[in-house]
Amino acid sequence: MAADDLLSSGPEYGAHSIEVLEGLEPVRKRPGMYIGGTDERALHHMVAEILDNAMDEAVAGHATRIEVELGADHSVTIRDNGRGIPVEPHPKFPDRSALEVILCTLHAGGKFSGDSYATSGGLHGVGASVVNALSDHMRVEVARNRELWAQEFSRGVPQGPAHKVGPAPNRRGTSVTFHADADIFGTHRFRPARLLRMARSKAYLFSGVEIRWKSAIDDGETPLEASFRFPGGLADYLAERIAGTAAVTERPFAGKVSFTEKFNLPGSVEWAIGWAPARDGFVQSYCNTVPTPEGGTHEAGFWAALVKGIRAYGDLAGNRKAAQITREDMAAGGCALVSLFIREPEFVGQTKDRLATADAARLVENAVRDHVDNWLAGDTKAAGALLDYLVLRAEERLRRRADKETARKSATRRLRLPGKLVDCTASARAGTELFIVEGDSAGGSAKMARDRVTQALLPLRGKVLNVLGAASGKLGQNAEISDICQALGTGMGSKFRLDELRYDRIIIMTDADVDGAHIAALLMTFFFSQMRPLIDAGHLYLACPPLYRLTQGAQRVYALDDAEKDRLMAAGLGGKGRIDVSRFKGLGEMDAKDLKDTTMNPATRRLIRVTVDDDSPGETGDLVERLMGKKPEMRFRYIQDNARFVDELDV
Ligand SMILES: Nc1ncnc2c1ncn2[C@@H]1O[C@H](COP(=O)(O)OP(=O)(O)OP(=O)(O)O)[C@@H](O)[C@H]1O
Ligand SMILES: [Mg+2]
Ligand SMILES: [Mg+2]
Repeated sequence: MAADDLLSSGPEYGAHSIEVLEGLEPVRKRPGMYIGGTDERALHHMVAEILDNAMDEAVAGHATRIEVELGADHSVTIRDNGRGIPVEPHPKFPDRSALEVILCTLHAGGKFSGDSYATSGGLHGVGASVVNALSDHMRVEVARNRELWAQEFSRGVPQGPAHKVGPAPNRRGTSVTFHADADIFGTHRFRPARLLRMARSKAYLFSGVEIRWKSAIDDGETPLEASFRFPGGLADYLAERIAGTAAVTERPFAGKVSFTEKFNLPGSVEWAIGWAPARDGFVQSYCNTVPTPEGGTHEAGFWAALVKGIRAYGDLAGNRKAAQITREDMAAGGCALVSLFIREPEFVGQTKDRLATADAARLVENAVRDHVDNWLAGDTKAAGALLDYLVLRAEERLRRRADKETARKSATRRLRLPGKLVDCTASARAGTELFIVEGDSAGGSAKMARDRVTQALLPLRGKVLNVLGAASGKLGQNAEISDICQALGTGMGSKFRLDELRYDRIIIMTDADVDGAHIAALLMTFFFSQMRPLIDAGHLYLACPPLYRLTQGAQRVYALDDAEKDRLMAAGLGGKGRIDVSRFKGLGEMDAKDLKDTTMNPATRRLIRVTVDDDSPGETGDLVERLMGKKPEMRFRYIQDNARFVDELDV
């Protein structure tokens, strides 16, 4: 027996240390589990939860109009003309209304059985209560049975019972107004453009609803008032998205299938896809109007139907090369929208980023496949153009692979890798990560903290060039940039090849100070201007090293910024005695354990994925200017204020 096993586990850790959080407390204590963080994305997710509930009411056939209103004080109101949240006393808790139970209890809702809603986005009974817990003020009004009821809450606590406020002879529905709690979300603010986009997409996804938008905040580009109704559904949405770009087929391929008719099941699938070779492809998928940015089984089924359909068509047309077409070829330049409605979807997590329902793949594939066959058989001009385009893509892909094979076998044999690269040992790319690390001292702890099989390090020693000002020849001469290119294996600019990428994730890891932010900004700008597809495919990340370490006895926790530190200090760490606070001046000050736990270990770290907001190219250019342009103070500020805390940085 090892000596360690004989040691007592100490007085600190016993039955008394196991806490059971009551009511909505867990939400305030661990918001990340319920809304994916406390950043700008999470803040906007608050609106998504309330809007989803109103949409569920519309999709179930009970509401036709939804109003989304952003107030001058950054409060948000969502109003629908549905059945209204029940206000009667709850059978299980006779002294509380159903309204109060719904808003103050996790896992309370009307969507578990399918009796009141057939295909809802809501399924956990958590959304509305989470928003309530994370709002410093919430007011819910319900017009039901010709009476108007209201109840107010603060941080999840009722400020009085649900009460009648008057008659409501010609009105019905629910209105929820909330103001996000600054203790949770810090200085993050709603962005009108993002909210408008969210509201508008709902109107595309369900043509039976009208969405009205109103904002008291003027960002200079978003209308203060608008109303959306799209009877043409996703086909209209796609036409709007790819308007003005040359497409392979004259019209997009779009359709809708009701599962009731086809499989005798509730639900439906609607889709639209066009191929625009000049631009990067995208796919936006939804399940029960909830966006699924990470895709899932519905997307898989959709692509399978298309790939099998075009291969079968090619076979019939005597084109042998059609058999080589893959989903990758299909997705290249493919601009696709897929919207599924099903009963009891299974999502990954409360923010519902990915659909996991296994059946959805088969349902969607079967439903779409017939339409693919009919479309190709009926429109031979489109079918021919698409087949030629896809065969070309497949050939290109195969040629590139062959080139790569011969290059490997050629005299040099080995790839030229930069001397200071600490490579990982895995031979396949899947699951590997490259950390681009600022400075040598940090590189030391990172070397000990890494997982040598999957995590590689590239320490930066010299200066990274300001890319925006530099001519492309000069770029290649910068030692740091050329090392990055060699380590990634992709080339840059017009010679960039995404499928040569040697790692799955590229993670920029710099100090949590002004210099670090500057280096991160330079690197991001470099990737943006020279390796843009790498960002679009979701390979670029920023590490989030903490600024503080808090210790109390054996407890050790980390805080990302001052706000989080203050919050943790106020809430306490759960132990006894003084809380010691140390501030990390840079990555180099962290020991290997600190660095591993907070920044490198995939199980415990936080990462920011860098993305480009596809909808607003104007904003993008502008932001790059702001990051890297003439005014250095400005570019630092952006990174420090926002970038470290947003999940999806809209560069
Ligand atoms: N606008 C609304 N109109 C009618 N009923 C509503 C409305 N909003 C919420 N509800 C009722 O409140 C319940 C709880 O909502 P909540 O958002 O907490 O959970 P959910 O929608 O069931 O599931 P999820 O946690 O996945 O969102 C719903 O199931 C529904 O019965
Ligand atoms: Mg909900
Ligand atoms: Mg609830």
